[in-house]
Amino acid sequence: MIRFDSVTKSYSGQSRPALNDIGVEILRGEFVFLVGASGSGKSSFLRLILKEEKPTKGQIHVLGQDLGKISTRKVPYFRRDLGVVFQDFRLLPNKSVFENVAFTLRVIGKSRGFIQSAVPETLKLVGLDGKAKRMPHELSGGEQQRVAIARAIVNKPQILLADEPTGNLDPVTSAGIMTLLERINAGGTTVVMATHEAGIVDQMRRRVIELSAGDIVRDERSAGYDGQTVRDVDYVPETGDGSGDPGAEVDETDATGRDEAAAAGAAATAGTMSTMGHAAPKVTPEIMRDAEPLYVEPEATDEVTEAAAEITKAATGAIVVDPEKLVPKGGGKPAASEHLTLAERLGLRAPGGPREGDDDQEVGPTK
Ligand SMILES: Nc1ncnc2c1ncn2[C@@H]1O[C@H](COP(=O)(O)OP(=O)(O)OP(=O)(O)O)[C@@H](O)[C@H]1O
Repeated sequence: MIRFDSVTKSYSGQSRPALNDIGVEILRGEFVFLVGASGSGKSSFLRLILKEEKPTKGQIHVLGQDLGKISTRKVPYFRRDLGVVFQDFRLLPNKSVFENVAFTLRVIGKSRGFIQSAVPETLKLVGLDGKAKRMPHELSGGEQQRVAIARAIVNKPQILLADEPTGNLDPVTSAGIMTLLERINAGGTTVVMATHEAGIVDQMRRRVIELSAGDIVRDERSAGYDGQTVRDVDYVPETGDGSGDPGAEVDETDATGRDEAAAAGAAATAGTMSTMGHAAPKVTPEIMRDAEPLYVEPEATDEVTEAAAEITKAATGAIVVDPEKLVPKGGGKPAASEHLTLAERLGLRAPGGPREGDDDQEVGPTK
């Protein structure tokens, strides 16, 4: 689905490459966290997948296509299968929620009818039903990010790239956004997400690719932020005086998730740094566990209900069988015209056995 073969990316004026001879493959349906210190190459990795940057050396294949062979003219077509979400949402400030989500569809020439049904459907999916007319500034940060996610998935992309999508959000909202991305992934979309959020990575236990100064230094399945050793569920930040008071609670504002700055400040004051040089997990395991699902399961439409009714009817109803086809191989009299149930046709029940409506219904396994 995504393959890097010996990829190096050097920017002009930089003494060392942002990515250094990278080789990696991401399969369809995977959920991959890209972790690593600031400047380790995570965003460069995502931009290369999008063909926003060209590799200095090596080859990249995405969705079976060699990106080096896609002409500039065809890049927009290639990107239709990719959705992107950024830390700073990047919504169009003077367009409504509906228009923000519809925008990409209009650009790629989708019909009015398609847009009128796809946009509300996607807004519902991300839990923003009823907010279509709002302007971005009338929404909370989490809601704005959900608009950005709706925009990224409205065209049902095969791959969703997310560059620190929770970076600007409070812990509770971050956890909610993760339930949404998890659900999108469960629907078959491959998700690649760059993050500094140890709490999220530790709790979700997905594939983790760690970059360090442009090298892949770790590629593990079901891993935590710092490797297989996932933080204890009752992780408590150490205190600055080194006492490591086990009774110390995570700052209340962190637990309620409404004051990201205060939480980050508290962690910094506590002097707690992860091995990658970042503050202690903002999104604690408790917050991840209690995350409100933001994804709304689509309701069965009439179409689905009718299709289901047809299937039920076929399974329980009678099928008229041509009597000619019931002539025994060795000759003999053709059987009289007969109705067989689907169960009989499939050999699950002997023809002529008890049927629906018979007084003496079969309830146990057939002999
Ligand atoms: N357009 C650019 N021009 C020059 N150098 C760049 C450019 N983009 C990135 N770099 C450099 O490439 C290296 C990798 O940057 P990149 O943005 O990929 O890292 P990152 O892991 O995403 O960092 P962060 O976590 O801070 O977002 C850094 O040294 C950065 O300064």
